[in-house]
Amino acid sequence: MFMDKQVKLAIAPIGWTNDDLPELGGEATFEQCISEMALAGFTGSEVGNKYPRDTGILKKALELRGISIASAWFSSFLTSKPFEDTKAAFIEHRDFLHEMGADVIVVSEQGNSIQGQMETPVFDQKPVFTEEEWQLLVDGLHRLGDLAAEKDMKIVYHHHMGTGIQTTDEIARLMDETDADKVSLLYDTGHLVFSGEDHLHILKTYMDRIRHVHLKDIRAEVAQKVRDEKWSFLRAVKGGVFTVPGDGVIDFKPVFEALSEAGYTGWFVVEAEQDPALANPFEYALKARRYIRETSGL
Ligand SMILES: O=C1C[C@@H](O)[C@H](O)[C@@H](O)C1=O
Ligand SMILES: [Co+2]
Repeated sequence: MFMDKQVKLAIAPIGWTNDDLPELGGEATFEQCISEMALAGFTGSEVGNKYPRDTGILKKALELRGISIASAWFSSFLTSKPFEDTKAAFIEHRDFLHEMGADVIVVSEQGNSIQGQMETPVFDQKPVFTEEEWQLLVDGLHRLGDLAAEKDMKIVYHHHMGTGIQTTDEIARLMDETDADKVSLLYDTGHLVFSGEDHLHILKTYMDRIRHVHLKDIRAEVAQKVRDEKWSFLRAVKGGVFTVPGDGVIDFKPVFEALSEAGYTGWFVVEAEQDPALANPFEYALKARRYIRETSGL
């Protein structure tokens, strides 16, 4: 289905140690995490909270295992703080990723986000941007896109549960109001299906803008509980709403087919945060790797 070298396969460390809930997998070491990634057949990773920030040390540890850095998450606060605050943090993050050889930078607007709150119901209290906040977001993202271009990099916007860019309408407005040369889209299957969006519609509509893909599956019965019992995003994660491709309800075959037909090049990142005490990260990495081979030939 995919041509040779068209797509590279990464896995995020969030299944081993969770960045949003550091107590999940707190005991796992950086070396264990990247060794198991390599052993499971992945050649890329995103950056987690246990990774050394010294690029020399990080490069050596990764090279020994044949792993490259695909990207790393960046929280912007364009709607809630002065642009200069986001700019300074972004430049540091951009330069780190550039040094590590990545060419895309994951950006997610965290102004008014409830994704880090343990008690706030994710479906009832997600933020909705005002007109003024939309303007700040669009202008700020254009400026981050320009800063990324200085290093020949792109920003890829991560739509996310519990944030102002979660639903189909919000993604559509963001795509309509931003310049395609400055702002690309990160396509995360798990967040779309969890939110109740049509993930194939988003894929086909914004295919030209998609430059990074997070492969995340959903346990539908947990997602339903999150709605019915008004759980927060973090409680949903702890409760097992996310899992690896092949272990939940999403059929990834049409996703792979559409991306391959469109000639997508870049990274696929398996990203399945769940409690590592309940879902052994190495076992689940192997499960994901097997499923991707069976459904896409990769
Ligand atoms: O890309 C991601 C990074 C995480 O920190 C986040 O909360 C997760 O759900 C995600 O999709
Ligand atoms: Co993601």
